[in-house]
Amino acid sequence: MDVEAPSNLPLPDEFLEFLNENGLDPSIYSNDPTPRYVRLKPGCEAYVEEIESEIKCKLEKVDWLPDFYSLPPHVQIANSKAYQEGKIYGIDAASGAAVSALNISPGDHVLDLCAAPGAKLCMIVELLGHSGSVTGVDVASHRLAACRTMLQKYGLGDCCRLFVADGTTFSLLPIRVCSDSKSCEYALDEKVDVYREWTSKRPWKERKRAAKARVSVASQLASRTQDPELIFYGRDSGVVGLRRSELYQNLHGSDVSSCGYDKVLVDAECTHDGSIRHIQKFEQWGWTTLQRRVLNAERTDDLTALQLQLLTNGFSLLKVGGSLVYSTCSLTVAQNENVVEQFLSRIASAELLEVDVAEPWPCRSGRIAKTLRFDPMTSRTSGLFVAKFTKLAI
Ligand SMILES: C[S@@+](CC[C@H](N)C(=O)[O-])C[C@H]1O[C@@H](n2cnc3c(N)ncnc32)[C@H](O)[C@@H]1O
Repeated sequence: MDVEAPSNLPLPDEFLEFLNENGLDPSIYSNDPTPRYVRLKPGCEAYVEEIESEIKCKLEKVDWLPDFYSLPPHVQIANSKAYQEGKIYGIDAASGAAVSALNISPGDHVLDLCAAPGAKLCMIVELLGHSGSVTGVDVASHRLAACRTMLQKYGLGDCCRLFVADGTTFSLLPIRVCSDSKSCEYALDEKVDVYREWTSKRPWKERKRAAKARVSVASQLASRTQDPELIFYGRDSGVVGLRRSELYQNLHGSDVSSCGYDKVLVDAECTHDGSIRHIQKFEQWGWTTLQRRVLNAERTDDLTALQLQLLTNGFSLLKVGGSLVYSTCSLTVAQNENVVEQFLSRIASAELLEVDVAEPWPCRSGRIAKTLRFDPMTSRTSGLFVAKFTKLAI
């Protein structure tokens, strides 16, 4: 068993100051560290005992969240065979709850707008089974590359496509039939290559041909700068066989209501103050770095504007009757309830929904009814805020 030194560090002053400014009680970060959580790949239940004997500790089933197990906080799984073979992966139970709140059903087309490094995206794929699709978007290419590695490692990528793009402007709809809608028809460009099965290593000749095609497409699409960069697509993602012009379609507002995504997750960039493990990483980089890079008030103002934009854009791509979950691993009101309030005041078609599966969850209500807050003391998980919306036909 790999053991990480237990961290009993006192909270740094910079963090305490941030909590104070945001009206957060430091005692929610109890001295007793929260457990580590793993999700067991569905179908691997028979391996639990084998995994326990390998990591030399018991996997405690989380009774309120299917397929989740808790471990003592100091146990590391990264070197275990079970992890390397993709039978388990680390994901906090609160994060799992945010995905569960989406009520993913087989066949859904799901958009994950801040997808990297991808633990929630992997869970979404597993819940879909072998139908539907997942479109993962993240602005950070290195983080999204890590997500691609994870999908490949767990053999989960078949129905996924990943785009490096700004989630505040991303506007590609899921690939699916819109045969009855005239606006979904488009001219095929015979000069442009179709997407073949994705591979990380393409023969030189093919890469050269693709680069040439890209240049010619780039000149055709000169007016559309900064198309999302497709960095991965699975064989059942709908991309194979498409031409570039077919993939890069932005549909008009009225089409979104019927052709949009069934489910959208906006797990927005935030100050991560709900995760004490994340905060304590700054011990090695210095607490002033934490203050400068994460907690400073100016950055928080920018963040709340970004969060509102991500939520608004994610919602614009949701079909009528679909569900969107907004989550952050911050516990500040500014990044959660205030964002929700502003969003609801601007978007008449948005309705806040009760998270129906949340009844047994060990969390509290947020400051707005129907929103939820996980915190280390109440939930024994990392801190997380969750709000769920649907789109009304108006
Ligand atoms: C809380 S993390 C997401 C964690 C992820 N959902 C998971 O489960 O692993 C927030 C992510 O938002 C991304 N991000 C920040 N600004 C963005 C933007 N404008 N558009 C899309 N992604 C953005 C960051 O790169 C980061 O990966």
